[in-house]
Amino acid sequence: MKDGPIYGGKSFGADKNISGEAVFTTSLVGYPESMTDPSYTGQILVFTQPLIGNYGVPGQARDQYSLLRYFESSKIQCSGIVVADFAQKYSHWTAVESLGDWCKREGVAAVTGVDTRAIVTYLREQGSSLAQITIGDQENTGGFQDPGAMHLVAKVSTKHAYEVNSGQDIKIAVLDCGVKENILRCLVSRGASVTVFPHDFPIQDVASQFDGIFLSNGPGDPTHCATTIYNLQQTMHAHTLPIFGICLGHQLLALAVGAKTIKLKYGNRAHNIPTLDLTTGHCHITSQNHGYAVDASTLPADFKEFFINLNDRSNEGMYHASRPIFSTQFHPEAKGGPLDSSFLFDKFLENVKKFKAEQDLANPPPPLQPLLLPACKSFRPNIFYTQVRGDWNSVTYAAG
Ligand SMILES: NC(=O)CC[C@H](N)C(=O)O
Repeated sequence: MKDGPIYGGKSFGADKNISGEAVFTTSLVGYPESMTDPSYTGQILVFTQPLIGNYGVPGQARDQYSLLRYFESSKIQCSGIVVADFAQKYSHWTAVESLGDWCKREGVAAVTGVDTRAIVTYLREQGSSLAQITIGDQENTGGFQDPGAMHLVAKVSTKHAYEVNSGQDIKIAVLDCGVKENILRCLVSRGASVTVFPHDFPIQDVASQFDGIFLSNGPGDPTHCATTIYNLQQTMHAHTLPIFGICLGHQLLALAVGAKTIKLKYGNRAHNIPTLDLTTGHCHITSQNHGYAVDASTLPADFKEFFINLNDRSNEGMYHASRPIFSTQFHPEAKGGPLDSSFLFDKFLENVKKFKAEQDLANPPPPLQPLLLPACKSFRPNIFYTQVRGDWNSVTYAAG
C-alpha cells in the first residue's frame, strides 16, 4: 500500500510488477466477469471470498448476437488480482484453463496466500489506497499509478461505431465508456438493434435517427468525460428521446444536468447490495462496482432520487419528473450478480417503444408516388420498400 503496510504472498499469474488502486469485492463468484469488466481498468482487485479459481476460466464462446457468452470484454481489464487461496484444481463444464494460466497468458499479476482480511480492514479504515504488486526481489520502479487521475474511458471505449442487430426496427444508440457485453445482450435480446458509439461521439448529431440512448458503465472518475457530458447536455436540450444510464452512465447523466459526484471512502463492489426503490418501497438486491457516487443533494429539481443504498444511504439512481430519462448506480445487467433489477431494461424498452410509436404517428411516411414502369411488355415489377424513419428511400425493381 502506498502509505504503509506490505502483505506477502505467492505469484500465480504473470511475473510482472504493477501498480494501481487497491479495491475489494465481496462477491462470491463471477471472477471471469469482474476481471473482464472494463470498469476495473487500473485497479488491483482483492477478493474477500477466500477460495478463488475453483471453477477455472471459460473459453471465448459467443452467442447468437456474436457477443461473448462468459466474459464482459475480450481481455482481463484489471491490473492485478489478490486472493487468499488460489484453487489450483478447477472443475466446470465451460472451463478451458485455470485462473493462473489465464492471468499468465494475459500478462496480469496475481498473488495468492495473502491475508486479504487485513487488506480489507486497512482499506475500510484508511479509505481507498494506491498499491503495487511487486514480484520477487526486483524493485518496482513503476511508482504508484493513480487511475483516478487518468482519462481511462478514452482507453477502453470502442474506436469505431459498430452494430449489434436484433433484426428489429427499434434503434438504440449506446455511448460506450467501457460497456459490458451483457448490457448489449440485455438490450438486443429485448428486441433493440444497437449501434455502439465511441464515448466522445457527438450523439446529438445523430439522435434523431434513434429511438433511445443508453449510457454505459466505465472506469475512473466521471469528471474526466467532459466531451461526453457536453454532448449529453446538447442531446437533452435538442431531443426528447428516452435515456437510460448505468453506473458511470448514471454519473455522467447527473453531471450533465448540473449535479455533482463524490469519491466514496472505499466504494461498493459486491453482488448483494440492498437498494430501496423510492417509487415503490421495494428492496432489490443489486450488483455493484463503483468508487464514485452522485451527491443526491445536488440533483436539480426536475430529477428525483430513484433508489438509495440501504447500507450507506448513498444515491443509487435518479429519474426525470416528466421525461423518459432514468439511471442507476447499480448494475441491472448483473454478470455477475442477481437479476432482481433486470426489469429496468424492460422499463427502458417500454419507454423506447412508446417514443417510437409517437414519432411514427407524428411523421407518417409520405404517400407513394406512382411508379414509372418501363415500356416493355415482358417487365413485371417486383417492388420492395425500405422505410428509414418515415422516408421511403429505396424502390427496387426486379425483372420477372
Ligand atoms: N462500474 C462503473 O461504471 C464504475 C463507474 C466509476 N468508474 C466509479 O468507479 O464509480
